[in-house]
Amino acid sequence: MDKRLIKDNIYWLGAVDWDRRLFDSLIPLPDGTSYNAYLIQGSDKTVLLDAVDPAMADILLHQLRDVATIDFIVSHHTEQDHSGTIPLLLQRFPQAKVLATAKAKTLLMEHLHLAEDVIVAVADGETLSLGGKTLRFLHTPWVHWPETMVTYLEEDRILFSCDFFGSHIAASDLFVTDQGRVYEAAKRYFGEIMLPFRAIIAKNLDKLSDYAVDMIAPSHGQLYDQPAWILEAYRDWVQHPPHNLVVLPFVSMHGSTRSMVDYLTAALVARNVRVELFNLAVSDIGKLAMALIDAATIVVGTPTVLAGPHPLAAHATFLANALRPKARYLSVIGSYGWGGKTVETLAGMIGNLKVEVLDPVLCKGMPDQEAFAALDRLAEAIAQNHRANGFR
Ligand SMILES: Cc1cc2nc3c(=O)[nH]c(=O)nc-3n(C[C@H](O)[C@H](O)[C@H](O)COP(=O)(O)O)c2cc1C
Repeated sequence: MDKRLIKDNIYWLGAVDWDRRLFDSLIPLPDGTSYNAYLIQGSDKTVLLDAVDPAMADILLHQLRDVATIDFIVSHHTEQDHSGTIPLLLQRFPQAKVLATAKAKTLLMEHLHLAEDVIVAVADGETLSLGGKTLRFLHTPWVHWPETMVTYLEEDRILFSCDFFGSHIAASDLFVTDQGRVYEAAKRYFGEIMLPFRAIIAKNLDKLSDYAVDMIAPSHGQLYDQPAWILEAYRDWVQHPPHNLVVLPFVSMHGSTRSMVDYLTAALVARNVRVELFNLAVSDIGKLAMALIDAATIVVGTPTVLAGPHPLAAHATFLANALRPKARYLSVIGSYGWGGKTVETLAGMIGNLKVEVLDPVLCKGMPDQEAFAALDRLAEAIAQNHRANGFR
């Protein structure tokens, strides 16, 4: 795809990665992704905002074939899918200066071995006039690295947000056409990488609310020409209370834990609590991350394996702990053969979670009436807690 005009003298450049199925060697990408860069030509100066993943550098360089000069390359975020092509760009445009936050300057020198004098640190709120186009740099730390910033183009009221509001979608449509699809992809993106930084993202949203934004141009996925809904979605994800939802990641080798999971699910649904099940042997971990954004309660279902939780349950618990979701309650259910330390091991893995641990339900072999009665008690405790907190 060649570069595309967004507005007068403002272009989308970049690469659509239709084939990519995994990000960060962890995160499934069911819809591929894109690496968006933007070219802004003022009457005096020309700026490139971000770049592309180095694997697709050729595409960006081809799109720039007719561009005689780039004065500045703005690096919003040092992660290599946006910055990794900057060394090549500097070979092609040796007079260009890289603009970044002071923290990013250090990171760019460390990650890409850029020379110190090539990078100019910009202050929070600093402006740069390109001639008829004014860029304002706004520091937005922890979206999702410590050095991140965004750029607001004042005359056109466009926010170039880098990973903020991004979504992994490969598409030929430049702008959002299917809001439901992009909501899902943006939520997945938020769950996977932004969720741990909710508090500081809320502050960054407050900061951005001082600016009238007609368009958001992120570094992954489609552009928002009606940005109100994605701003509101972010408010919900970062600030609103959790929903009346139990997220239940589980594993079962021979069906005992599965039968406990099914029983608990039915008991919760009968008490008007929503449940999302994730069989970890087959689940997309990104879907689990999305559900964790809303969950009020997490219940881990695991058999005992080699004296502890099944490794897949340990992996999901480790991830949930790292993502620091809003959940307020947690419990463990599962079957064992003779004994072990499943609950103790999992309890030692959730130090980041501000949860009350509800009585676990473990049973030997297939669940019996006693186990089902304990699961009923757990369902009742969850439903009562959700009601008492007004979770909806
Ligand atoms: C590889 C393997 C290791 C196991 N290790 C333990 C163990 O250390 N302690 C224990 O109590 N049971 C252990 N078990 C037995 C299972 O916990 C038991 O069969 C349980 O009922 C399986 O639940 P499921 O049907 O949900 O898979 C082990 C089973 C397997 C297959």
